[in-house]
Formats: sequence, structure tokens, C-alpha cells
Amino acid sequence: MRAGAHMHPLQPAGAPGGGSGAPGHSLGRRGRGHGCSGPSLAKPVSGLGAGTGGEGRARRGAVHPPGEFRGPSCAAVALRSLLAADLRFSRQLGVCAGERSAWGSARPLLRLLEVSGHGVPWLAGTLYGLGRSESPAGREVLLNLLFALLLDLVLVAVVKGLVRRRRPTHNKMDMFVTISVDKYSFPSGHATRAAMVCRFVLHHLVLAIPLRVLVVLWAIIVGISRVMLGRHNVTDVAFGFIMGYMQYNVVKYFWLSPLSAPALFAVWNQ
Ligand SMILES: CC(C)=CCC/C(C)=C/CC/C(C)=C/COP(=O)(O)O
Repeated sequence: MRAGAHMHPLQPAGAPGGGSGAPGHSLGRRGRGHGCSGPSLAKPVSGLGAGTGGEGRARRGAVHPPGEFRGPSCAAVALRSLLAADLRFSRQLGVCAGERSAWGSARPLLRLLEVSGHGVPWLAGTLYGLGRSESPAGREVLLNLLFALLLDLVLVAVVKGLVRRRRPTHNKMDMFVTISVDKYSFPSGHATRAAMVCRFVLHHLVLAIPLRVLVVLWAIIVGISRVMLGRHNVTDVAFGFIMGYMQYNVVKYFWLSPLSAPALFAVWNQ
């Protein structure tokens, strides 16, 4: 790819598929070699979608008067350095990315964890619970969990579709049931779901302390395993955790109850 042309903010030039973790790839080199200008002089990193080529134009001198210095803004340099480090570090952590990887023998175990944080078992389990539940309180919690899981799917799909960061190149696309946006990696849907479900469970289930610790550990391990499996870069998972944590606030705000959604519960309780 021509440096700067059609660049993606999360997809540095010289890193096809975003997975080039080789030290010193073009993103890292360009970041180190430049000073940085203020935001008014620099062409900022373009929006969340695929790159617009704006940086390329700025560098070729096509859009600014001769003699005027245009360099990348400090924020752009910092972002590129962070992403370069992210790719490098994520590749190093992808020790279960294939059967022949350093920890390849642990891959089946991590794939089990993958299923434990997948949308299908969570949705199926919640629907099953709803069908079986005989207490109004239990139904209310499960209905809100269903809402939370669907909200998570929609929000993750929207962000993945906007950002369109490709999965690391060392990822084997052998994931259990995916939808079209799951070819993208930012944010990790497993991390958002794990963080959100973890908060949900801790708030709505009365559990002994060891079980509460287990729930938190599960969420953390699901997130880490995404990077170890080579499915994600570290920033996908970190952002996923933050996003999932905040999603629970949305669920709490719009909590469905016989008071807030009487029609829904009236139908249900008939
Ligand atoms: C009702 C409905 C649309 C269900 C779809 C469930 C489904 C296929 C969820 C996708 C789960 C998935 C593969 C997420 C990707 O997780 P990452 O951590 O790899 O982003």
C-alpha cells in the first residue's frame, strides 16, 4: 500500500490485515521519525471508517500552501505508536493462535472458553431460563439479561462496522458461529459480553464470595484468551471491556420492570 494512501486509523500502512506485528513496520518507523505539529497544522487521523487518504494528500503537499509545515499531529503520532506497540505485543501474546504455536496444545481449552463467552449459548440459555422461570422476579432479571445480550450484539456490530479493523493476520478464522461483521476485530465482542454479563450477574445474583471471584476471573480470562488465540489485538479487548462495562449502565438505566414496561409484563404474566 502507498504510504498514507487509504490508511485506516487502526490499520497502519505496511500491516496488511492489521496483523503485521513485525517490529519497525511502517507505522512504527513513521511515528518515530517525525516531530508533530499542533492539530491546526496537521491533517488529523481520519474518521472511524476506512481511511480517506487525507494524510497522504497532506504529505504530498497537494492541499496546503508551499512552505507551510504539515506534519502529523501529536495525537496521530501517539496513536500510531500505540497501535504499532499493540500489533507487536498482540502477536507476541498470540501463543495459541495455531496448533503449532508455542502454547498450541492449550488451544482446545481456550476454544472452550471462547464458547463460554459466545453469544449463542448466552442467548439460548437466557431464552431457556425465561421459558422455565416461574417467578416474576426471575423472569424480570432474565428478560433484562436478554435485552442486555441483544443490545451488546447490536452495539458491537455497529462499532465493528464503523471501525472495520481487520483481525490479526495470525488469526485462524475457525470461530464458532459468526455473523458478517465478525470478520472485524474492534472491539472484541467476547470482551464486551464478558464484562457486561459479569457486572449483570454480580448485581442480580446472590452468590457466595468465591463464586463472585470466579465470575470476575472468567470475564478476565475470556478477554485474555482472545489475544492468546490470535483473534484480537490487546486494544480490541481493552476497549471491549470498557464498552461492556458501560453497556451495563445502559441496561440499568432502561431496566425493564412491570413499572417501566407494564404492557410487556402484562402480556408475559397472562
Ligand atoms: C440472534 C442473533 C443475531 C444471534 C447471533 C449470535 C452470534 C452469532 C453472535 C456472534 C458472537 C461472536 C462470534 C462474536 C465475536 O466475538 P469477538 O470477540 O471475536 O469479537
